[in-house]
Amino acid sequence: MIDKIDKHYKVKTLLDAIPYIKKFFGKTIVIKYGGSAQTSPDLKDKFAEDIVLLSLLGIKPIIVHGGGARITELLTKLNIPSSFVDGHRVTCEDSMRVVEMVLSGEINKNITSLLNHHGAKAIGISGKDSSIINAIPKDGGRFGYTGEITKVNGTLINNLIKEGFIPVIAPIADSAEPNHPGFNINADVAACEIAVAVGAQKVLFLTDTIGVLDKEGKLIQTLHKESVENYKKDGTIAGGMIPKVDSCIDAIHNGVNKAHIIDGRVEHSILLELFTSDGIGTQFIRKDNPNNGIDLEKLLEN
Ligand SMILES: Nc1ncnc2c1ncn2[C@@H]1O[C@H](COP(=O)(O)OP(=O)(O)O)[C@@H](O)[C@H]1O
Ligand SMILES: CC(=O)N[C@@H](CCC(=O)OP(=O)(O)O)C(=O)O
Repeated sequence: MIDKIDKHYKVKTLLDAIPYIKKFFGKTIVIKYGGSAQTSPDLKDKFAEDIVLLSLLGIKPIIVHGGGARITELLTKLNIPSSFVDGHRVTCEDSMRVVEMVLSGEINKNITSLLNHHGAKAIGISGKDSSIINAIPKDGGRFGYTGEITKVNGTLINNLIKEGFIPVIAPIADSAEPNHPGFNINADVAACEIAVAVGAQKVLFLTDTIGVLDKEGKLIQTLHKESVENYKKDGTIAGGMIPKVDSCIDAIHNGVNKAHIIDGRVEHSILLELFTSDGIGTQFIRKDNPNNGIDLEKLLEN
């Protein structure tokens, strides 16, 4: 009896996902895989399973990864001082070498090989490859080798997808100057700019909180441009959350249909967000065009 109920439950779960699978079939979804969410091997395996499943269902994932915690760990070991302003690292020349080693070397290759071992056809690249991401010094050089993106070659990324690859992109940018070490880009900003350049349907930010929290530590389910500015002004949103919320707002105001910050510590958080009516984390909406930001179907179901 229990076995029969269990089987029916499994089939129901699949059937319930049909409207969402239809909705996202053929669509591009950018997934920002934050360093804070890349924790236990088990959780990483679950992440890889989610990505492989998306790909098998005809959804086109692009992974943009971070690795800030690992960079800080190595800089500390090497006695290289490092600081952040509004969630963006100030990058000196020595730090830049470490940033590139960690992001383009260690983390990019680990994620790519993890996905491939789970049966995906993933290709790991940095924004420097074929100058996919170009940048200039951020704020006129105040942040050292931290860059501000000037252009993303979305066509090249889309061509990789057409060939059946899952791009795994390290947030390092090329410079127009010869013999330049390149630029360190905050991974949230890189994910947003890539989502805009490829014409993505959605961008998901996986991090280490349940979403954006208010002063009492309660989840804020919906944010728009004005509320984000107010929460930044009163200090509710700080540190690493600043580039994340700014990127979500930028993305939805530049053609991406939806942006969410979700808890990357929850197993299968990507599947829960995409294929269930629960809608976890914080979603971002456009006040001037609510239909563009709010998933009306989801709201009506709730
Ligand atoms: N209002 C807020 N809600 C949630 N997290 C916040 C908020 N303000 C600041 N943060 C901080 O932002 C962190 C997430 O940013 P970050 O550490 O850069 O993660 P990631 O590696 O995923 O980019 C949280 O762990 C938290 O410490
Ligand atoms: C300029 C800047 O802030 N670069 C980030 C790049 C990595 C990153 O963004 O990693 P998370 O997503 O894990 O925070 C850094 O150096 O930490």
